[in-house]
Amino acid sequence: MVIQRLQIGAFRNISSARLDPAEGVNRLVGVNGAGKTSVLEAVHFLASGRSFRRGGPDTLRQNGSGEAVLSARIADRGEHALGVRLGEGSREIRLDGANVPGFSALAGVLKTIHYTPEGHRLASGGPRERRRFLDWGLFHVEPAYLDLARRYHRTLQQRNRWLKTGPSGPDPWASQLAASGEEINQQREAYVARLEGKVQEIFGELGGAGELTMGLEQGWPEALGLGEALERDRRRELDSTRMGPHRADLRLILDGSPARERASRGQQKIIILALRLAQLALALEVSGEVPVFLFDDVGSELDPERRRAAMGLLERYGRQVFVTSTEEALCPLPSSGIPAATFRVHEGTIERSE
Ligand SMILES: Nc1ncnc2c1ncn2[C@@H]1O[C@H](COP(=O)(O)OP(=O)(O)OP(=O)(O)O)[C@@H](O)[C@H]1O
Repeated sequence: MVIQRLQIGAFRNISSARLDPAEGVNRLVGVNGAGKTSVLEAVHFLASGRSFRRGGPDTLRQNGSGEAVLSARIADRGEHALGVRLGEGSREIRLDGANVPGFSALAGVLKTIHYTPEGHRLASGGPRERRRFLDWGLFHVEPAYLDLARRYHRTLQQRNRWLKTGPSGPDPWASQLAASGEEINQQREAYVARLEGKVQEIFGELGGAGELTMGLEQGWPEALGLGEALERDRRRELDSTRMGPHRADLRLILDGSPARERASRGQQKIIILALRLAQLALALEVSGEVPVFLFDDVGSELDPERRRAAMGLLERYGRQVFVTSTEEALCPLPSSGIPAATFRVHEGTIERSE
């Protein structure tokens, strides 16, 4: 999967920019606050309709006003044109010249995996981020998973609405919810099992110390089927469903203890980088369709040896990669044969350097 052209208008501090990225490694170099992360954020937003930074959509529009415009031409098995306009409380999304109702219609047209300095939150923060990590990764290798997840969430919402009415009769949603919930769980289990080996291998290559293992907490008691768990919990439920894969978590264990308690901030970064790179490797292995990898601030995140190892892994598993750095020297170009480009970012302007 390759972005052939990216256009950014009135987004963060970028008034207007056009990039024709290389098919391989693209370096974005500039001082702090130049706008490098904003370029990665624009790509991520086109792929998912959300930012990897905090703040609502208004923080994306330049100075919080006007209209931000993002577009990209993507080449994969076919070619596609994506476009998004973000106005005040409005957004317009286009695919191949036609308006589409929401980002869900774009799912899979542009796939990205990102690693940012806030990435350690995946280890240290709450379970929502980890579920999202699992679900996107699964979708990258199993496109039908998206429909399954949507079906589950629709039923969950319907059941929660029903619970709010304070019902006393039989549960009309439980069996449907349990069926899709169990299926989600099975797919997540299988994905985690496949991912774990890759994560361990890559964690080792990145010089991560200790034994890293992973496991899935399914979101309801292990000994019960989901239908049974819902039935048993029925009396304690007030107005929302408390059991199910929407309450699942991904356990990250370092040397027998939860990584969030045991691992240092630096170790957490290596763990998360290993997770993201493992997702990339698995996508390549399973689907042959390689997501675009976005790597923010490679220089400050990793020491030289790990940086070299990370870039080597990206050469092995990645196809198109965007890395940001304050200095070129912190991010050497890949070995010969891999197309590469360097872009200088300066106060919101972007220029390719020869
Ligand atoms: N909505 C906005 N409108 C205008 N400028 C913004 C907006 N949001 C952020 N900025 C500014 O845009 C600049 C670019 O930020 P960005 O994080 O992309 O820089 P960066 O080059 O990645 O920096 P660093 O190396 O420090 O991570 C910052 O100076 C920030 O203050």
